[in-house]
Amino acid sequence: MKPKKRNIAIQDTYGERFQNCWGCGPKNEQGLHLKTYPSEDGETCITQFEPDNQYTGGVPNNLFGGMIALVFDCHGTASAAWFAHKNKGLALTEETVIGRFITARLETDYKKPVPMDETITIRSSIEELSERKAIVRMKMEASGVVRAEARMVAVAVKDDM
Ligand SMILES: CCCCCCCCCCCCCC(=O)SCCNC(=O)CCNC(=O)[C@H](O)C(C)(C)COP(=O)(O)OP(=O)(O)OC[C@H]1O[C@@H](n2cnc3c(N)ncnc32)[C@H](O)[C@@H]1OP(=O)(O)O
Repeated sequence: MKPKKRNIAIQDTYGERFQNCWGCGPKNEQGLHLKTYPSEDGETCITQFEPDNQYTGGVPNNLFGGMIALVFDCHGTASAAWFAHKNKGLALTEETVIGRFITARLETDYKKPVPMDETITIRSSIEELSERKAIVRMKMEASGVVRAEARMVAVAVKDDM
């Protein structure tokens, strides 16, 4: 995977003990290092990447479906953390750990094949937010065409987890 890097990603602010996710943990040497960034107005979050050839699905040059869900998984939980902090007027730093979210439910609609030879973009927005629960909507696009959509229920981890 070749994630497109910008400034500081949301995953970079998780704090060391939460940075080991295989999909997006900066400290996982074998991991994919997916990166999620808030938009300038903070209303959406974005991740972009180019898949390596090994992640092909059954149809040549189409991204494997599990990989599509994986990207939604990591992008959605990072987005949930961002939206929860923004809602409280907090910047996301290692010190403001009011919410580190994990996936409780992930619904994915596979609408069109996802090509592997171009940049893939996922944008997220918040549908519903309460103290511990965030419902995040996501769209995956390539060449301006929506290829997949997802709805995630993310839950903030408790201190004792
Ligand atoms: C050790 C922690 C590490 C954390 C690292 C984070 C950063 C890393 C990021 C990288 C991550 C990458 C991504 C990954 O790899 S995430 C890894 C994959 N996910 C998991 O392993 C999660 C396993 N599940 C659990 O641990 C628990 O079930 C959780 C914590 C999710 C909820 O159990 P908990 O007992 O705490 O919660 P609650 O019962 O009080 O419910 C709270 C609210 O949530 C609602 N709800 C619950 N389940 C569902 C459901 N299935 N559908 C719809 N809604 C659901 C529920 O109705 C309620 O809503 P409301 O009634 O209040 O409206």
